Amino acid sequence: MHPLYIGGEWLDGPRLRDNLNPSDTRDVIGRYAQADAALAERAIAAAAEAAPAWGLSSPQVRADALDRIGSEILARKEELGTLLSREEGKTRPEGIGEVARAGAIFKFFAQEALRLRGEKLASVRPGVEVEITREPVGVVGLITPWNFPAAIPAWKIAPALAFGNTVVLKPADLVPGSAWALTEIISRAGLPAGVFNLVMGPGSQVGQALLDDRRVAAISFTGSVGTGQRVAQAAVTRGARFQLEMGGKNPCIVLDDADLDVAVNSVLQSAFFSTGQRCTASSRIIVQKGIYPRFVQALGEAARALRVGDALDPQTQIGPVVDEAQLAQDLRYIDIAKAEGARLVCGGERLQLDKPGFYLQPALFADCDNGMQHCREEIFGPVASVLPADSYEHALALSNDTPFGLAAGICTTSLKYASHFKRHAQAGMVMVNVPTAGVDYHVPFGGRKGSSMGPREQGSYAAEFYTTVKTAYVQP
Ligand SMILES: NC(=O)C1=CN([C@@H]2O[C@H](COP(=O)(O)OP(=O)(O)OC[C@H]3O[C@@H](n4cnc5c(N)ncnc54)[C@H](OP(=O)(O)O)[C@@H]3O)[C@@H](O)[C@H]2O)C=CC1
Ligand SMILES: O=C(O)CCC(=O)C(=O)O
Repeated sequence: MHPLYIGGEWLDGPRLRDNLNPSDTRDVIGRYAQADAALAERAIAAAAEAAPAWGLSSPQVRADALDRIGSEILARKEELGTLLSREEGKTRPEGIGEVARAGAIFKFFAQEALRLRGEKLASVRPGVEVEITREPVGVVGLITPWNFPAAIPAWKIAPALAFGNTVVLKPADLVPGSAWALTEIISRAGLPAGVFNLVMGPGSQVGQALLDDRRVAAISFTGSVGTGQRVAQAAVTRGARFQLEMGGKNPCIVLDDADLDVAVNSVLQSAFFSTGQRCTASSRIIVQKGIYPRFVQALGEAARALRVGDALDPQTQIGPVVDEAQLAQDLRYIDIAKAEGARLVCGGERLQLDKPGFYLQPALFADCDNGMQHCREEIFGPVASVLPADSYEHALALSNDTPFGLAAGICTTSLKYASHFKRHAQAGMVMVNVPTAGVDYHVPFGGRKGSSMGPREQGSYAAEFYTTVKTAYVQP
């Protein structure tokens, strides 16, 4: 049994949830307590009580705690990576890589706790000094999705604690295991009771309680556009700050002058690895006419050869889809693409392997049009669409013609086009000759348009969200 963690105590909830392995649904990873709104409120109360003292704690205390957490995560990355792959379905190397990233994030923010800067300026009034400092925001509510069960909680928890905030974490109901394991490590790191709280359970109750409670000063959310809009509305209504990371429909342009191998590998990785379940996945592959036939053929061959299977099998390159509902969504969009007249190059069928799981052969469509529904909406699965472009200018226009703006890639050997694209891509992150998915942990992460709202996550820019600025005027 895996209880909730509230006010420094492990508590049962009114219900339990079985955490199932999407590679083999007969495998129950564990039973996890689910909170209700009352327990979420108890966690918020504990975080509110702990906030004043934690906000005034020495940065050294916070740095030491975060460093200890990071070290233990890194030391246990194989075990925790296996757990992550078992509950989410990404392959074991991907799971271990994600856990290592979570550990590195804690260690990075341990140092950031010591680097928080202020400013001192001369006042326009003689004899007065002006000092600008950053203070913690207070209680922060963190609501996380299922696709990065360790890294996304880590990149919200670590800066929140580093800068002196207290935390209530609500992880996705589908994948409580990694968040619980992180919590167990955090519970032994020497934080005062109430500084960190874990409330597992359904978003409609537990997440909603975080949105509605005036004691929660800030909400950081990653997930779907619909829930993100709900978070924003609730936060605006009661004056809380918020930060949203939502979907993407990320383009990757392949120009005639691209290195074919680089382009195929980049697109293969960002479209299909982690089963395409990344908001940074490339799903619109915009290819110039001269290279189009060669590129589609080479990408089709590579996609066809991908080995789909159990996430823990060392031969597997693409693990299962996370659950039945997401698989149904993927298959629905595959049917939509076919009905819209896109040409199916390969894949797209559910696979029945030797165990009950949610297996899907990655689907590649060609000859797509940017107006097609499956090219405009986020699918969040291993489905990629190739669109032809007449020129670089045409490709750029297609790439920007989307309601989203998270990541945008280009494969080219031309410095001129690469430089132009860096400046003119309407996205928060631009990648040249590297996959759109798979980002560094120490630099800002986030997008534009419908993908993101609020200050950036990660790197030193995280301080914008997790601190509030104070300007002091002093006449000594
Ligand atoms: N950009 C990204 O990284 C991600 C995007 N998505 C997109 O979202 C789609 C659906 O995924 P899904 O997991 O359902 O995404 P959701 O937006 O529903 O879930 C994200 C988080 O929000 C919580 N939540 C749900 N309802 C509320 C609410 N009323 N108040 C507060 N919190 C709430 C969820 O809880 P719970 O699930 O526990 O009920 C979860 O912890 C995917 O197909 C994909 O398109 C999904 C994951 C990540
Ligand atoms: O691509 C990455 O490394 C991060 C992706 C991500 O954060 C997401 O899918 O939510």
